[in-house]
Amino acid sequence: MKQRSFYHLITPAAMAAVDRDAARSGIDSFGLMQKAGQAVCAAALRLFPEAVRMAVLCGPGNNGGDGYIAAEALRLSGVDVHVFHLGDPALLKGDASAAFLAYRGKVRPFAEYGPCSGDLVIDALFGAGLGRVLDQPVVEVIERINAASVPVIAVDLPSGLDGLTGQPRPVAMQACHTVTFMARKPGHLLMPGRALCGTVEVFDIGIPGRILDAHRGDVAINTPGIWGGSLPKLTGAAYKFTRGHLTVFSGPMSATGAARLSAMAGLKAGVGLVTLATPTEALCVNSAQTTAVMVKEVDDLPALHEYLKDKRMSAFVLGPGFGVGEKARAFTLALSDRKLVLDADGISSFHEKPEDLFEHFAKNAPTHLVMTPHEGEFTRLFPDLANEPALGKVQKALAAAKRANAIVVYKGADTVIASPDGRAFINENAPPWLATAGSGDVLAGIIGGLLAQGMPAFEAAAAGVYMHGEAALRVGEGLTAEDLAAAVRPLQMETAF
Ligand SMILES: NC(=O)C1=CN([C@@H]2O[C@H](COP(=O)(O)OP(=O)(O)OC[C@H]3O[C@@H](n4cnc5c(N)ncnc54)[C@H](OP(=O)(O)O)[C@@H]3O)[C@@H](O)[C@H]2O)[C@@H](O)CC1
Ligand SMILES: Nc1ncnc2c1ncn2[C@@H]1O[C@H](COP(=O)(O)OP(=O)(O)O)[C@@H](O)[C@H]1O
Ligand SMILES: [K+]
Repeated sequence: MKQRSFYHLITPAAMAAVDRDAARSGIDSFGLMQKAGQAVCAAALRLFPEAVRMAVLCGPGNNGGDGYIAAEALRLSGVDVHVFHLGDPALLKGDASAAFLAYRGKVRPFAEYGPCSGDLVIDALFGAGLGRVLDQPVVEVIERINAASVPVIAVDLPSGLDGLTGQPRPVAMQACHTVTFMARKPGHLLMPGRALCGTVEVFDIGIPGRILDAHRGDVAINTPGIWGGSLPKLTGAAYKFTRGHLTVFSGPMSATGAARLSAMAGLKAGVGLVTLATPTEALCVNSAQTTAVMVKEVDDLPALHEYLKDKRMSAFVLGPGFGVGEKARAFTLALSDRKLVLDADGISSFHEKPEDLFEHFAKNAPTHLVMTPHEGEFTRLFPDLANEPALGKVQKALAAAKRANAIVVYKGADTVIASPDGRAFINENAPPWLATAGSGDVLAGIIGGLLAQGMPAFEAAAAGVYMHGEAALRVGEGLTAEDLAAAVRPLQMETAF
């Protein structure tokens, strides 16, 4: 089923196609530019009524065109507007040229702009059409503006920011507010782009939804509206065994806490039973610190095979605190036909020969392996992808997912959830106080809990990341991983749509 377009992100290339198709279908493209420029003017007046002067920096394309429209609207509102143009305005084409001609104030060359106290900068240098790295003179002016800390409203994207990858090329304007049109682009959500945009306002300039839908890709914002229908359903006839059985593998005596965090989070995510599979040496410590979570000794591979004979064991989490090495590799490979969340040490154990992991999981269709690497773990398993500067986080996660035949949850402030089939979500509900030891263990447990309840792997991973963010928001700043695990709750269907 096709999803509703407003969850989808539009890449800069797709936006250019949208623009073209809108013009082909008879929509007045200059009218679109006028609405865009007027929205920028409205934002400036609304957010910075106290600005002493407004400096509008206009580039050589349609982003600059939006700037000229905004400048004229501001001038008519009585604002002290100063327009600075990059390049020769005589070379402007089409709508941008018309917008320039419609501006009745004075313009000055870009090089003459110097930030002054009381300025508001309207950044209309480059938007979706940024096609290469910025020239040095532009880099220098952007650095000067950023250093001066004058407020900046960006038109569509902060100039220098790549709308596809969220990376600066090589620097980008630091905006406090960005006005974009019709839909956000991946670069508005991915770091550091998200931080460079400030608040993002999506303004509807009137392009019909059918044209946007025709060009939307497979990258969307991670929202319940997309996967809410796959969430586990709790009926009155439920019994604990109908709600799945999650197994979390514990590490040795000195490293058991991480697995217990995962186990508790799995239980709180709604799974019927959770067993902590523990080495005998850690049996006492695990037994002493668990109540609803059950404990079972599983020391070695033969013991694991014996344990796996019980087919009611519906999903597994391996990695948190487990220890890196041969045991982790052997256990992981023994689970290749089961639903598995591979996290932390489970991932790092394949550092030297990632192909061993990939080969064992290659045949599963659809995949039931979810890997949850943070930046360091991702780099250990996919060094070539991690170090490829031309790729953004979404492209890296997608390439890794394809290579590993796994759902890849590439964690961070801008966690990306990618599937081997080419779909990807970018998460945006996670607060920064999740950056604390053990919060990743909680995430692995939530995803394991959803897998155990029968959710397909991609949806389970996406819903798990979202529920993790929601739990962190419920706890608030000062959160510890224990608080986080305790705050996990199944997502209610009423809030899912
Ligand atoms: N989508 C829509 O429906 C609507 C879109 N609208 C607006 O249009 C914007 C997109 O406009 P756009 O395509 O003209 O691109 P834009 O960002 O102005 O840059 C292109 C220019 O910059 C140049 N250039 C590129 N990189 C460079 C570099 N590093 N250093 C130097 N130069 C560089 C490039 O030169 P060229 O590569 O051709 O040599 C070209 O001249 C979009 O962001 C939104 O604001 C609205 O009007 C409402 C309707
Ligand atoms: N600045 C941040 N903003 C939002 N979420 C974050 C931030 N930093 C980390 N996170 C999230 O916190 C979790 C940390 O996981 P991880 O790095 O594995 O930590 P640990 O190994 O200590 O459990 C991940 O889900 C990650 O996405
Ligand atoms: K811009």
